[in-house]
Amino acid sequence: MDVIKRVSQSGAYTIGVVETHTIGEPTRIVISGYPSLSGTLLEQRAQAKAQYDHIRRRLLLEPAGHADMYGAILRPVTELTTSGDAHIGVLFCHNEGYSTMCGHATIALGRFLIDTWDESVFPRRREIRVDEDKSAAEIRLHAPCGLVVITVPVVESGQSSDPTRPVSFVNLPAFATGRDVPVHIPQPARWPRLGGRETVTVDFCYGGAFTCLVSTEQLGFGKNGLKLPIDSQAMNAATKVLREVIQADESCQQYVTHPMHKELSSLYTLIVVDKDEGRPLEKSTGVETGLCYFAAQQIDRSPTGSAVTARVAHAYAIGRRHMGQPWTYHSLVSNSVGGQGGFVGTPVEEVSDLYDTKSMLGTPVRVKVEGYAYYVGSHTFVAEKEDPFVEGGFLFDALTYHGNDK
Ligand SMILES: O=C(O)[C@H]1NCC[C@@H]1O
Repeated sequence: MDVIKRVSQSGAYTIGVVETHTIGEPTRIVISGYPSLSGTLLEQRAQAKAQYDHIRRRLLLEPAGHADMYGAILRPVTELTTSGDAHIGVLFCHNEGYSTMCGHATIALGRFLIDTWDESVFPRRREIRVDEDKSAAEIRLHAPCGLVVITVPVVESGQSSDPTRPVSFVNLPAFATGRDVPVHIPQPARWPRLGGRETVTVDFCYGGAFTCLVSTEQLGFGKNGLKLPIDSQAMNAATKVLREVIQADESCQQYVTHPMHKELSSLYTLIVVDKDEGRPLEKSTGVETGLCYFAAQQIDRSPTGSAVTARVAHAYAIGRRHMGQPWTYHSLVSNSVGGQGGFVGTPVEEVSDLYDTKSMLGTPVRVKVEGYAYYVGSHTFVAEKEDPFVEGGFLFDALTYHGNDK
């Protein structure tokens, strides 16, 4: 530690982080050293992108991180913290840029924001009240997509979080925008598993960020659902082409356009799913598995909280889910390496008066998502000016695989 202290005293920039994982998906929570940002949360996000992106690249990419690392930059002052609606704000970041919502990081932040008493990290920590009945505390988090309410189980009268019970959050109103939408694949030869097919049928939904759901069968991986082993190179190539086609195809934009906010209008995640539509609706609960690709083909180890929100809203909109009916979502990754319990997603309230619902199937709903997160450690990162990667790292995957299939 003495060495790192000396290096930082000699002018290297220094960033402090706490490391967590949520069912296997990491969150590098930035707690010190990030430059100050100003304006609304979305303006701060734009500033982080324009002026300080080297810090994201330095923290998340190699050699300090890796292609599947994820980050959360705490923002104590935002328009919602100033008005008192939120306790704290956050910017989420990944291997390509900055997202609008992240469920796995929200669950991890729930624990961390209860456990930290450092006012330079969380100035409003002392305002967090404990509901003695539920032995839980509520934190209002300002995410780029809006206000997310986190419920954190606590012990010692709220002094610290309880890792034996799940953290939950209730997301912004979520909705479905498309069911069985045919997407035209202009060069099917780039995607051998299609076997010459020119159309792939997908669903679209929103849970703080837009997600596209595609079945293994539509992707060309057979009718047996999502099971290991998979041909990961072929699945990576297929999902990459599909995401690029959707992003470029004018006719798909209506499915990823938010009714109120331009900044929230783009496709974020693509989830390879086992469809549940054949299952009986009256079942009290059920389980699904998915595999999430996002950003520069990053793979979420967790079941993806924003997409679980969106998937519940989609199931509700098409009449496959009742209000209050819990459903468990696993990630193919964490489920196969002993991840604990998946995320449980439950529609908890219809919201009909908030949005112009023309572009939606059915009624928007608020969804509760529950899951577990754990601490992994903490780091002090330094970047020396002599380091060739001082301005940010690299993605080895991008140099090898992603570069070659164009
Ligand atoms: O849980 C989530 O919502 C996210 N995990 C990584 C990608 C998404 O932001």
